[in-house]
Amino acid sequence: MPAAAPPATDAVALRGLLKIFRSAEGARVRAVDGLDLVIRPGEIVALLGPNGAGKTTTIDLLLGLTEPDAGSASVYGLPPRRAVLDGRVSAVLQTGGLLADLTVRETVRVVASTYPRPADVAEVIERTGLTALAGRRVSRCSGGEQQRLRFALALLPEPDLLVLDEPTAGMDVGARHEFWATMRAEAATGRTALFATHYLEEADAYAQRTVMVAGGRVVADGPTAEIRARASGRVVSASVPADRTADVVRRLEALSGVRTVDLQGDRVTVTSADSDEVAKALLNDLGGTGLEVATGSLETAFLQLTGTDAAHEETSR
Ligand SMILES: Nc1ncnc2c1ncn2[C@@H]1O[C@H](COP(=O)(O)OP(=O)(O)OP(=O)(O)O)[C@@H](O)[C@H]1O
Repeated sequence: MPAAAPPATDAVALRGLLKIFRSAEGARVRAVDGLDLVIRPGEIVALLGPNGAGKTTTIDLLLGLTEPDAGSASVYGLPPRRAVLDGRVSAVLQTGGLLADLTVRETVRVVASTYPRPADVAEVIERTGLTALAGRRVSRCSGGEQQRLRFALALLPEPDLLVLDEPTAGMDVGARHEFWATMRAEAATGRTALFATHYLEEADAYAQRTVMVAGGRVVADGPTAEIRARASGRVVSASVPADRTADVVRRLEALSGVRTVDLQGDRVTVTSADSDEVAKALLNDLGGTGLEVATGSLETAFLQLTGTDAAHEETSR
């Protein structure tokens, strides 16, 4: 009798991951601080966060390049290193040795020879738009072209999961666009993909799901459209009568769409999905003057969600 089908395995399962580094000054930095993340097969997920949020460290843990201080990481139910060796997962990292003297084609060939069942070299070169550059030495390729080459190398084992750490860093707009067009075609074949980015626009254009990280933790996780709506809130500030501040704060907090109300002296700062409503209330009902409205940046969204955008530092013990 055939065995019952095993339950569908998560592509990625990170549970309670913790990674602590020691900074040059001796402080302990919780680069990844109790991070949980499950990715199901076929999902395209953006890992979005400011500098130092813990994206690269999370990816390194997921690829088995570093070991967690606590928690666990598995890829298709396997320890990360096993999954990499089996060609189930491959990565385009920000750095990564390319041999300067080889041509693009030679590089792809050499790396293909290290896999038991690699994809066809010419086909991968074609798929990644490198055909015109195939005879060029790596040292003569631009940063963006080298990044495409890394992408080609990552496709060689025909991985189920592609992990990309800021794959378009250093590319101009045109190169960025081309890169994502290729990536989109790869994703359409049903591959699972996780990519780290600073850019909300990249998450918006290419990921159905966005996981926002800050301070080594997941601070928001959901459909990208939802995260974008959260991040695109506006910030309204005004001076309010000094003798009414408590009442003003209470009334602002009661408005729909308002997320945070912060009072510094007699200056109130409000983040809200409905800035018009806040501005109207401040000017018409609450005696506000000196009104300013600004678009909430991604940084603002992080601050709202976390209260901080830096990794947590502990004093050295
Ligand atoms: N090897 C290390 N030694 C000491 N601190 C480290 C090390 N690697 C990372 N960190 C620190 O851990 C925190 C998270 O870094 P990480 O590179 O994971 O963030 P990131 O989100 O990828 O940032 P970026 O977008 O700038 O690449 C940062 O404060 C960083 O300085």
